[in-house]
Amino acid sequence: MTGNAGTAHTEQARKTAESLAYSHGFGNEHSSEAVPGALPTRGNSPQRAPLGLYAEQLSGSAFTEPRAHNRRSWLYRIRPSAAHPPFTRTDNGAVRTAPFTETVPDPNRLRWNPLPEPAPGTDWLAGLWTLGGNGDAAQRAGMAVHLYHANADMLRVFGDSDGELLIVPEQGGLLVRTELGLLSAGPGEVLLIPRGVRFRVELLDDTARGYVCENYGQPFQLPDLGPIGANGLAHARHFRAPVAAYEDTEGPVEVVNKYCGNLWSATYDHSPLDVVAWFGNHTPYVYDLRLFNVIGTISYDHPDPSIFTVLTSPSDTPGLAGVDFVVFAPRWLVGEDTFRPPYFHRNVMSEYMGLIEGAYDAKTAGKGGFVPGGGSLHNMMSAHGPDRETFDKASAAELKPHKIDDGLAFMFETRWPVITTEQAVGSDQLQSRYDDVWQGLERHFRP
Ligand SMILES: O=C(O)Cc1cc(O)ccc1O
Ligand SMILES: [Fe+2]
Repeated sequence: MTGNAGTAHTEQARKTAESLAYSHGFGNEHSSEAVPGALPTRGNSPQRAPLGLYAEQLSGSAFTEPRAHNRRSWLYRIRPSAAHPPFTRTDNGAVRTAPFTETVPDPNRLRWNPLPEPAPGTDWLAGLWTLGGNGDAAQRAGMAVHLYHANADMLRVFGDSDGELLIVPEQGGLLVRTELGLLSAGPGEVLLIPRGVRFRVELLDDTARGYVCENYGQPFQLPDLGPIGANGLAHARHFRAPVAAYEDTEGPVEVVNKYCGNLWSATYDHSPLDVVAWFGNHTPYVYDLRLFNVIGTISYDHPDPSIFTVLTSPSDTPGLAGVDFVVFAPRWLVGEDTFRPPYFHRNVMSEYMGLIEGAYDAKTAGKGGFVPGGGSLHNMMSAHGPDRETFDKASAAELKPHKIDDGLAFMFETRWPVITTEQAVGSDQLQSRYDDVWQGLERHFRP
């Protein structure tokens, strides 16, 4: 389960990451073959697939869902996925799954410092630590917030039957070898791994730290743009899918499957990353958050942060997301007669926020409060907004055009409260006096 970062292997992984080819476009019908002639040209499942490969469909939606929501890919592989021994239970480590029942739902505002250094030899999966979540994985509804801190390559392969994984690196680059090919992402980029797709994470630096949104619900999609028009926010073409790349290796490989909340392990006699060609619209992606086309006011008032939605997982109620992924990217603030930072609010949705770099405009920079790698949780109806210093400064500021370019924050915003795990509320990382940031907001009322 352990590998070694900071070695010749890391050098090799970096070189591989730098030279990766991609297939562009969110939701496209991609197609790719690592060996010419591996893709059938007519049927999906010919009597004999080309080159002696096995044809296998991977579904991300029910067969019968409307075409606009239908997701599937056809994989042409050395062995079918079905050729595996039984899975047996293995240690869940620090991974927890909905329904979350370990703690009493807490109306308080909570904030955490980053995870501590992991023990030597901690791979990405062993370094995964669940903060909380909602819904029920077996009902395919809800989400979980995880953090990771790893210092070793995965030698095993992981697949999450419970949900799609949105990985948000905060420190350290990742090289991710998936069934559909290789992707690489570093801080400022995000990775999306569809439910059940198997992958292995290698580190491009000595350690890797970041956040994960595990989405049990409907797969993330680009938000509708409404009156914004045909363009804007995250552009479909900036999402990069892998091209086919396969491992043709025999010998024992541990494959871990997260299934209805538990980790299960099986030792295969071959690598399951043996897909030689594939086509379809169900694929991992990497997206560079700095390419987000930020839209905001050019007159007055602070728009709601839904305008910063990168990806949304709809729920059964139109407009009400199971979870939205929102980015606070560098942007100009020009609003006239406007309190420019995030306003005071009580939101029916629940907000987990993380920081990838720099500072966030609702929180005073350099105060050691909301720091990269840390996070805050403002659950359903909890009152929050600018801290006292931010309020005082922004209320008095001269309203010149101002560029916010010193930070990259994000939010997982969900329709259900996030119930924390025991380890999250029992950890040393939980800040004890978060409420203090709103102390001293003086009364200014002059009737
Ligand atoms: O609480 C937060 O910082 C997130 C947020 C940002 C914003 O600009 C408006 C509302 C909101 O919840
Ligand atoms: Fe908020």
